[in-house]
Amino acid sequence: MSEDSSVLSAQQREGRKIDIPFTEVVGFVVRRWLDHPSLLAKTLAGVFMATLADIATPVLAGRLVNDISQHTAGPGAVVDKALLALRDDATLMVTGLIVLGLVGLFGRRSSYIGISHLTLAIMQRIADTAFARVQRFSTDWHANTFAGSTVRRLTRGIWAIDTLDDTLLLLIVPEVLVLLGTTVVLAVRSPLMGAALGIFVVLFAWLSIVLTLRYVAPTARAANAWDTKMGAAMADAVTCNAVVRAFGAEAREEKRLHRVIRGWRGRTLQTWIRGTNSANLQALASLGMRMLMIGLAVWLWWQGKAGPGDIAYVLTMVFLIQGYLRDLGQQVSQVQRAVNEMEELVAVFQREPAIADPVKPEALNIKRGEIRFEHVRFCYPGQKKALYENLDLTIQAGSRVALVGPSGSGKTTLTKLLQRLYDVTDGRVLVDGQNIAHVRQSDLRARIAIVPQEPILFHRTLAENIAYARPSASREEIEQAAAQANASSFIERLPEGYDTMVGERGVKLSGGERQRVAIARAFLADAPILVFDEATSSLDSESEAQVQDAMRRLMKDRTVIVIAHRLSTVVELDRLLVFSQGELREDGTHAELVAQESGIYRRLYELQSLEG
Ligand SMILES: Nc1ncnc2c1ncn2[C@@H]1O[C@H](COP(=O)(O)OP(=O)(O)OP(=O)(O)O)[C@@H](O)[C@H]1O
Repeated sequence: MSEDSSVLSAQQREGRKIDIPFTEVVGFVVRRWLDHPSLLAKTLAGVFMATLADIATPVLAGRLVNDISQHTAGPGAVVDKALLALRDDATLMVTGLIVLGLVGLFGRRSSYIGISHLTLAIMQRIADTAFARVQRFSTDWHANTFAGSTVRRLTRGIWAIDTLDDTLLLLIVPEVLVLLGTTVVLAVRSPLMGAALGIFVVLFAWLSIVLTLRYVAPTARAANAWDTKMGAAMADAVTCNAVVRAFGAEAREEKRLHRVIRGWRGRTLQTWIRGTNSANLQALASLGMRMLMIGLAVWLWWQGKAGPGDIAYVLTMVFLIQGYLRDLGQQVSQVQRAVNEMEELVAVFQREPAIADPVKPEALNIKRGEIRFEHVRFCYPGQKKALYENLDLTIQAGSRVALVGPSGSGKTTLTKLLQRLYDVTDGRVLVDGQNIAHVRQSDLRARIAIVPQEPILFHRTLAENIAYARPSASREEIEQAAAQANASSFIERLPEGYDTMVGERGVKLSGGERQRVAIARAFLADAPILVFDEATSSLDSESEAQVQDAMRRLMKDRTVIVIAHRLSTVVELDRLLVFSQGELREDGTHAELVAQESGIYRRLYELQSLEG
């Protein structure tokens, strides 16, 4: 399944139901168990030990009752050999019951310790891998998926593993073993009762599974989809809180969220009611089993085929089994709920990144920074019409080039192809003669520094944000980069200087300050290729002068691509490439292009001069 196979709106994606078969999710978990064989063995050994103790308990209890009921001599009676043997046997049974109790305790402890290690090891590995996979999903996937819902899906799925492990290994495995073991033991004593119990247990398991998968699971799945929706809606509104407040739209957002919460409540209530109905039906069935088994035992006693010991055994066993069956019913529902909660996490593991690294990546060798687009055709996923058809373009190493053109003409896309955020549909992109599809993406991107239109900063310190391009940079190097980016003056004015936390996405800084931090990052990256994405479009003249001054310094001795709407900022560059609807229409210096009478560039330039 390719993540880009269909481009849906964010709402469609968030609202859609993921339908991964139950067995696939359980298979996913079992494979994770097998990754840790010794922890799994330790857990199961404990489970078997405790279960065997449970199965043997009614046998010993039955024999004890038998001994006691045969010991008919009152006080002062002659203690003969037979009585002594009965007393010895009773003492043995009592000792056996104590030992079984201790074995059960030890087995349970060992299984709990084993499963704690096993589950946490699996949760840790899954959390690591899921995060790594999500980070590598395409730009489109991230654009189409709410961050809040992604976090919700992953955390919900990871916690569901805990429930699933506990329920399957600690509860269902012993329950099935006890049911099987007891049926066998009973069949040995009374084939009729053994057969009745065996048939009943199979029917009960079938009923539980059918009720769970056919009756409860569909509504639980829908409830989960609404739960994801709720997380997404909350995260969206909280992230855009500044916009909400600016428009005084708090009530509107609350109403919007209220609708989602109402939808979630309806689906969740339906799931809970169905869960209760299912549990009641199972309880009714197990009550029927109890009546049947006790009735059968009494009937056998009437026939003289069962003594008090047999009746005691059957009663102990029936109460034990009824408890197990009631639990089994609940546990099957619990497994189903956990499986539903894991479906979206498993989907993350099934989705392949749209852009994969080559199996054997070449070593990247970018020195000069010459960029070449050869016969490039590119079509956005889900779009019918290609943006570029047979695009041929060479940007000389060390040259400073501007991409110009109306909105939507394909300027930004060109830089995305250069970073390999998308693969070209046809043709190839070369840097210093090397096909960028043959190298590791992270290597390629480390050699291209980007100063985006709206730099996004982490909610970390300024020093950490600047050093993001080179985490090994010393404080001196960070300060030097900030100075070159004209950022040191504003940073030093802050009370905590370089140790100031910048707020989520950098909200505590102004646009110009954020841009200078981004430029400082690019200085530290020291990459041979530099991309400016309309870096000065939203700044006041003082900030713009500072940013431009820093930009000029940064451009020295690098291959530079500037995406610009404000043409005044690019007149002095070596070459202007003018795009229109994905086509490279004009190519030359500012002087050459303004000289073209009916040229696109000249028209744009004149329009902007008039505005100026
Ligand atoms: N992820 C996407 N999926 C589908 N189409 C897209 C995607 N991103 C961009 N486009 C389309 O591709 C075309 C080129 O977009 P691009 O962002 O390259 O234009 P641009 O010249 O940089 O525009 P602007 O100056 O407004 O930023 C536009 O028609 C845009 O709608």
